[in-house]
Amino acid sequence: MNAASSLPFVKMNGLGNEIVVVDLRESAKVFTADEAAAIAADGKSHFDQMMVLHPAKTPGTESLVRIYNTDGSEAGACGNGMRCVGWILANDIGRKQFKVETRAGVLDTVVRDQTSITVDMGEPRFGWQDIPLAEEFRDTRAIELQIGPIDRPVLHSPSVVNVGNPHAIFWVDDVEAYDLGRLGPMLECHPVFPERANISLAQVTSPRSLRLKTWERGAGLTRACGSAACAAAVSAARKRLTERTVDVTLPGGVLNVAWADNNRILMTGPVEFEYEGVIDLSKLTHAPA
Ligand SMILES: N[C@@H](CCC[C@H](N)C(=O)O)C(=O)O
Repeated sequence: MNAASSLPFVKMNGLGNEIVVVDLRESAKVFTADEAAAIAADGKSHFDQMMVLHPAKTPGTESLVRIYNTDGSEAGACGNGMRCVGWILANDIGRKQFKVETRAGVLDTVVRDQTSITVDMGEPRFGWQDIPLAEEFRDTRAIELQIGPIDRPVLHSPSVVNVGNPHAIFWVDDVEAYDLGRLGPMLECHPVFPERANISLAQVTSPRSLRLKTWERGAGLTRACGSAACAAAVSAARKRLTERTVDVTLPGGVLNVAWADNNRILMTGPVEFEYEGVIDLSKLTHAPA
């Protein structure tokens, strides 16, 4: 393997959300969308999201992180991935509290241990242009969007919010009662979402808890989506369905989300290390879908 074309990676997961971390802090390389999709297509380096550490741009931050989905598209936020990045950086720099920059801004990370990493995911944005939506909706707690028969919609009136990436949350009585694998792709690419959207089903289980399943933009059904947990938590609090701090149960486990009084969203959860490997760029092949 040619050293110039081989890049070490770490395979981790956040509640089963498959994360690959590549450290390019000593390099000028930036992955293309095709390269990212090809890395995801390889069984050994498969990911829901790839978190790529680049040299820091903003003083006081440890790295500028770019986030890639399975299809090669870039995302502004990835909660589970940011906890994985936090774990790796804490071990590397020997500090438990630091700042990391993403397209969504500078985010504080606090690493207690592998079971408890908190990422400040920033402030939610509720304006229709910020999400973004294709047309004006004044109240984004529930927008006019439905699928299914007009008089008996299967899903309707989602809350929408941007937490660094766009989310739509449909409120249901039972998250298991829907085929999100079938409905998700239609809604992700609905014309009302010009940048597509992450699509979640959320069930309020108590004033302090939610159950959540997510079809992720650019990645499909995942075991957990941290930013969706944040989006659902702030939307539930905004609709007065829950308090501002909730436990969110995802297929892969539980995240704690607190919408603090200063408007920032604090997400806390675990990470798991799986294995290390090497990406051989010279061998990547990708057949576009
Ligand atoms: N799994 C992530 C979300 C990743 C980004 C998303 N698919 C997008 O394109 O916005 C998380 O844990 O937040």
